[in-house]
Amino acid sequence: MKLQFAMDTLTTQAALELAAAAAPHVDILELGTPLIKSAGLSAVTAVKSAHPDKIVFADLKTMDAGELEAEIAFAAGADLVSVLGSAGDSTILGAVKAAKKHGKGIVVDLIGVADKPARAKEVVALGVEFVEMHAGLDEQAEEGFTFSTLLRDGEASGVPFSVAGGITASTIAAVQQSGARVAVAGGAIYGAPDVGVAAATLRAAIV
Ligand SMILES: O=C([C@H](O)CO)[C@H](O)[C@H](O)COP(=O)(O)O
Repeated sequence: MKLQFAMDTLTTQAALELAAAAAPHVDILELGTPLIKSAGLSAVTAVKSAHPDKIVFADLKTMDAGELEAEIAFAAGADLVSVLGSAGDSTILGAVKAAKKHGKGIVVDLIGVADKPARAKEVVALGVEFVEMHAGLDEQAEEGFTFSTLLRDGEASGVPFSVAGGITASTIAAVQQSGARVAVAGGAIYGAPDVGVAAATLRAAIV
């Protein structure tokens, strides 16, 4: 299972500092949606330039103009781009077209999708790399949120999937046991007193 670090910060400089600390321990460096909205795609270019050996994920959460938005992110240096599963198939197909042109990949984020397993099957048939079983920051704070639902949906989907939604050192083993290809951790790393130690601890929990 790969480890993805979601850098939900707001400046390119902060992202470069987070990436430098965590890079030895993670496989994928994600530029979070707030970062891209705040700093722009130049942040993608900066992170990829600093870490050419890492998979760089631009968490665009594209909802429309799939080919155009994916194109500009790949041109900026991204290796993976996210499109929302609640977007139309034409948006996802457009992003996949851009990905194929660049030899890169699309990840479909199932945040907010009611029947995640069903949509997962649909979008993998459209040519995406994998889907993300995802509970966003606001959903995590809602009463009644249960992390285990993400794992259950991933297992039920029968397609390649990642999991994102408040993953910590105490839950990452269950993510691996669910069959996830990628575990995504944001706050558990960037919110820790020592980013490198936090990333290394999560890595050590992956067997
Ligand atoms: O995608 C995310 C969220 O929508 C904010 O952009 C986070 O990167 C994702 O949830 C992983 O972060 P944590 O939940 O803090 O692990």
